[in-house]
Amino acid sequence: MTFAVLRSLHALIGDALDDIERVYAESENVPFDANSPSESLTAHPVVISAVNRIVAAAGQMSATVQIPFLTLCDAGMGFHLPSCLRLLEATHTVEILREAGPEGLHVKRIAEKNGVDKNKLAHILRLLATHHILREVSPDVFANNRLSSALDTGKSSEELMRSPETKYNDTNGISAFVGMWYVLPTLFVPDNPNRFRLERFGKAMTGTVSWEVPGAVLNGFDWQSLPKGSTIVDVGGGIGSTSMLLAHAYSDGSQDDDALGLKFVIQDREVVVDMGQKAWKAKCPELLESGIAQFQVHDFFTPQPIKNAAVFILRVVLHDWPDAFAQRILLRLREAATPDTKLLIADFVLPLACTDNFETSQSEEGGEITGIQGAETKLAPAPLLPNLGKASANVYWMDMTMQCMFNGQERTLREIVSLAHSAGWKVTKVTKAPGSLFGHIVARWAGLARDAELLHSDRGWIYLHTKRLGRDLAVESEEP
Ligand SMILES: C[S@@+](CC[C@H](N)C(=O)[O-])C[C@H]1O[C@@H](n2cnc3c(N)ncnc32)[C@H](O)[C@@H]1O
Repeated sequence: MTFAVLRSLHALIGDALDDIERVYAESENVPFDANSPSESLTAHPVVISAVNRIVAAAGQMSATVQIPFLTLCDAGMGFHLPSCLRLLEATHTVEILREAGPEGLHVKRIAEKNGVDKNKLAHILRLLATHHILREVSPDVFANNRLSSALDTGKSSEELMRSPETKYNDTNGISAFVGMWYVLPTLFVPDNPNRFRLERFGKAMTGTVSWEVPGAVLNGFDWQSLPKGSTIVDVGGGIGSTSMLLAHAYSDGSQDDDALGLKFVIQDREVVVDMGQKAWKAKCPELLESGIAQFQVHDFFTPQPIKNAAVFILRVVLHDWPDAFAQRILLRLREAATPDTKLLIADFVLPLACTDNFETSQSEEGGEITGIQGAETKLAPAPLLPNLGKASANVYWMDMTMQCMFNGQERTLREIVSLAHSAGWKVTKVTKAPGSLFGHIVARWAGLARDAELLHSDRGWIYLHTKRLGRDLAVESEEP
């Protein structure tokens, strides 16, 4: 890499800072506060784009100027950071530090409150401070900063020590999200007896709204194009956060002639349906009582009971499953679809680390990849990496997390197109909010591929997926 490139990265950072300053200068000048207008400006499209360029350019610049061995060491030992973050959350240190105020608290006092060994705690908090997730304000004295305080549940540390099982109630779900990673694989085990973990998972899913620009689903599909009173099925819908947002926007129960009056069916496993109903009864019981929304226990690997859906929504469901299982889920929806039914997949769209050309008309496994509305060939111009490098790292972490925890994955657009094609769906459109990699992918009814036809029979399904798993697990199976 030449100095010309480094200078150009430097200039990019300066220009992006100018953009951010302009947006903030037009707003009130208030000190940092999680609920302040300055914090909400981070969702301004100009700010999002500028932030992405800064993170991408700064990451590229440090990777370029740092001694390669040290960058490799950093990457090689970075696995300690998640453990330290997890400890910060689980020991309620953020709440303890909030109570201590901006001057911070000596690690001895923190340790007295949360029972962690003070020497180990000091090293862990210092590692976090070194990664800008806390401050060491004087020797062994730590205080919250903007990053750590995002984990604050707002509850008193005393209350959390007394009843840690209620920690995530009535929170935005961010601490639940950070707290849950190490137990993910057990979550979908049928009859999981660990209610606390299941409930935390539901709340953590609420925390994932931060992956999306608020309300992105409203623009991710042309809801107004649907006939009045259409049925939307939120498959694997969790506690129904997406449907709740849509129901508030399009089905307020008024008799207004212009109202779309959409109806929602939220399907999930029994234990989750139970939690969802409780959540809706607490927040918007009128939507259940009026029949605008209903929960339904349904296993998405079995035949889909709703045969007149206008839209099937799959939000962050497919990324939990390897292709053979995801294909089965899609096929069950395809079997129940009418030619007018649309499929809305809401998941990250993993960008390539190079420019895509979309020139070949078929993705590797089949499925048209040309002519998809909203498909982008690259996210940034040179000298930045075409995928915005470090600024997109989050989605690659998510991909690996899903692979390790569930044998699932995040998918590139090509992979999503192939997967959809293999189950008789044709992808027509992708919508992403500016600066976000979270996509709303619309697909329509299409002909069934050969594999998908095989999947129609249960023997075929067992054969196909054991054949695929067999590549890794040497599972034996007879051909149907
Ligand atoms: C990652 S969550 C997404 C939840 C929801 N769509 C959202 O965006 O908040 C995946 C959901 O799939 C559900 N799930 C897992 N296996 C299922 C199955 N066999 N049938 C139906 N739902 C299932 C889980 O209970 C969980 O609620």
